[in-house]
Parts: sequence; structure tokens; C-alpha cells
Amino acid sequence: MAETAGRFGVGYALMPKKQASFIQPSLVEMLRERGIDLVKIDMERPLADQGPFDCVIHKMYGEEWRRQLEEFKSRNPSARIVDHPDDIRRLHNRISMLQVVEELRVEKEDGDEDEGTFGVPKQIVVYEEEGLVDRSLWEEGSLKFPVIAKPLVADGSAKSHKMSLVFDVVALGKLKPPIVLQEFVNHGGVIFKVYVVGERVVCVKRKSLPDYSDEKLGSLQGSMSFSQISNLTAHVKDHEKYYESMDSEETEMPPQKFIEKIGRGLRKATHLNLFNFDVIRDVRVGNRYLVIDINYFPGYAKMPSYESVLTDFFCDMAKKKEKNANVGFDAVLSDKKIMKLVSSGCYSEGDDGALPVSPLKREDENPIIQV
Ligand SMILES: Nc1ncnc2c1ncn2[C@@H]1O[C@H](COP(=O)(O)OP(=O)(O)OP(=O)(O)O)[C@@H](O)[C@H]1O
Ligand SMILES: O=P(O)(O)O[C@H]1[C@H](O)[C@@H](O)[C@H](OP(=O)(O)O)[C@@H](OP(=O)(O)O)[C@H]1O
Ligand SMILES: [Mg+2]
Ligand SMILES: [Mg+2]
Repeated sequence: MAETAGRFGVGYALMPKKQASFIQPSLVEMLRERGIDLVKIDMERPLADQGPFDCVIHKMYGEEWRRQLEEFKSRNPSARIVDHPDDIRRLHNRISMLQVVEELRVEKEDGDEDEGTFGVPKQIVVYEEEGLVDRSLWEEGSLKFPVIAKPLVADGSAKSHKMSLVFDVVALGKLKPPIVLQEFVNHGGVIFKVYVVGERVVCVKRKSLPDYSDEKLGSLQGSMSFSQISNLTAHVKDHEKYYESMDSEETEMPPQKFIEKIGRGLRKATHLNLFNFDVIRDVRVGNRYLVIDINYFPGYAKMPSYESVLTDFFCDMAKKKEKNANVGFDAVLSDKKIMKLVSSGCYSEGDDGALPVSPLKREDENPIIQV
């Protein structure tokens, strides 16, 4: 059990589907060997009565859950809540989710000139049906067809993933607000999914919607519905044909250093530790990257080496906790403490006890977070 014999206890609160994909025996075993125990939180009982946990990870929604986290934190001030519900909430709205990207500035270093630029596609939010037929949206400088219509709310429901690619005003009139209209950008049919786990940033390639030439667009009308396309082996007919003829293996990955800068910047700006973001490369510009989506606690089991990436994340947390426990007594870890961490696998030779200072310190702003 948690906090026994120098072990580090991680309580998890996840929906059954997420639990089934995330809590793999390979992860549980790797963590166990490194002194970390994953413990399921019983959602039928008050969180504050459970544990002890050194850390709680969760993907649950609602005020009641938030209240429970607060109560747990007030009774267990040294425990970490990953992540704070207020920070996660920003990702439940497709406008606030991308605002953070627009505000982000990443430092360029010498030699970084060619690495690229980033931003978000042009988008607007429409709250009322009348807004969908407002011609001023389609004037010069505003949106251009085709657009992707995305439900404003991104709360994990199947409904929130129902998208449509809209080719004309007639089809637009059939949509149900509140909805985000985002300009469709040709991107070579490949999307980059960037997984962030604390400091680690891992980028993978996935299939996406095909490009549409101006010639083809001239003949297209109406709209095409789709859902979670990057998780499918293509259901849409057009899409199937397209992939028969293309090889996404050939698509070049974005520069890792550049993607890391964006990932770390987003982590800092959002205060989130567990998320991924979708990036497309604008074919018109070459090295212009657009962030189109950010997801809290994504499908990590689909990320290469997910077990070791997550194990390192929890081990870092365990080391920090150990270090914090020593602050004010002995700034340098005592031999006894080091022995304990070495035996639990979380401390290796060469570590000097100087743990990285987290950029996410915001205890004064927020009573739950403690990094
Ligand atoms: N602006 C855009 N231009 C081109 N393609 C886009 C654009 N926005 C979304 N797409 C395509 O639509 C897919 C779904 O969009 P988005 O990622 O916003 O939806 P989602 O349901 O939140 O996805 P996820 O399953 O990752 O949560 C993307 O993976 C990409 O293939
Ligand atoms: O169920 P919601 O809350 O909508 O979250 C989804 C995310 O939106 C997706 O991004 C996850 O898939 P990816 O990890 O392939 O992005 C997807 O991963 P999963 O289907 O493997 O759980 C979900 O995490
Ligand atoms: Mg997405
Ligand atoms: Mg999403």
C-alpha cells in the first residue's frame, strides 16, 4: 500500500475505458519494480477516506469530483494532484484550448532559424443558428471554405468528437451551434500527435484527412461527417482510396527540438503535466505548423515506450517529494535516504540530489497544486 516502507503510492481515478487502456500489466509491473504502486480509487467512497496516496492522477469531470480533490488535498497537503481541475477545464472548450497556443512565445536559439513557425488555424465560434448564415464571415480576410465544424465543447463525450468538413453555406446552415468553424488546411494527410508527460515530449505520426485541390473543391458540395479520424483505420470512402495511394511513412517528422519547445511551453502555460496536442504542417508554407487540438490525459498506451516514459515521470515525482521532505533539515540527501531511493530504483549513480526546479510552482495561486 502507498507510503509504506518507502514506496510511492499513486491513486488513479479513470473511466473504465481509459482504465482498461492505461493500466496495462506492463506499466504496473515496471512501476512496481521502481517502488511505485498504482492504486485504483474507489469512486463509490469519498476520496479523502482513501489512500494514503503520494499522488492522484485523474480524468474525471464535475463539481463533486473537484470538491473531493480539494478535501483530499486539505487533509494531505504533501500529496500531488495531477492535474488541477481548473487547468484541465481550459481544454474542454475548443476556443480557450487554442488561445494558449496563440499567446505562446518560444525562444529561438542560434541555428534555429529554419526550424519553423507555429500558430493555430483561423477560427470563429458561432453560438446561434443565425450566426451560421452571416455573410460577413465569408468576406475577404475572414474564413474560407472548406471549414471543419467542431463542437465547441470538448468534454470527452462521443458528441464532442463529431466533426464535419463543410464545403458550402447551404451545409453550414444545417449545423447545430455552439460550434467552432475552423479553416481546413491542406497538410499532406498526416497529423503529428505530440504526447507530453511532465518534461518528456514524444511526437508520433498518424493518418489524417486528405488534401483537397482547388480543382476538386470546385466540384464538392455539402459536408462530410467524421469522428476521431486519427484513431480509425479510415471509414470514409474517399479517405480509404486516398490512403491506398499514399505512404505516410515518407512524411518527414517535424524537428524534435522545435516540437519540444512548443510542448514545454504549453506545459508551462497550462500548468498541465499530462496532455497531447495535434499538429499539422501547412503544405502551402512548408515549415509552418498549426496546433489544432489539445487533449487532457490522452491514450498514452499508444505512445512508444509509454511504460518507461510514465515510470520516469512518477520516479521524478517521488524524488522531488523525498527532496522536499528534506528541505529545512538537510538540503543534501542523507546517505540513508539515498540508500532508500536507490533500493526503490528511483535514484541512480551520478544523481547529485539537485533536482530540477519545476516551472509550475503555483501554490499561492492554487491550494491543490504542489509541484
Ligand atoms: N484545421 C484543420 N485542418 C485540417 N484538418 C483538420 C483541422 N482540424 C482538424 N482536422 C482533422 O480532423 C481531425 C479531428 O479534429 P480534432 O483533432 O480537432 O478533433 P478531436 O475529436 O478533438 O480529436 P481527438 O480524437 O484527437 O481528441 C484531426 O485529427 C485532423 O485529421
Ligand atoms: O475520450 P476523450 O476525453 O475525448 O479523450 C480522447 C482524446 O481526445 C484523444 O486525443 C485520445 O486519443 P489520442 O491519444 O490518439 O489522441 C483518446 O485516447 P483513447 O481513445 O485511447 O482513450 C482519448 O483520450
Ligand atoms: Mg485531435
Ligand atoms: Mg481532441
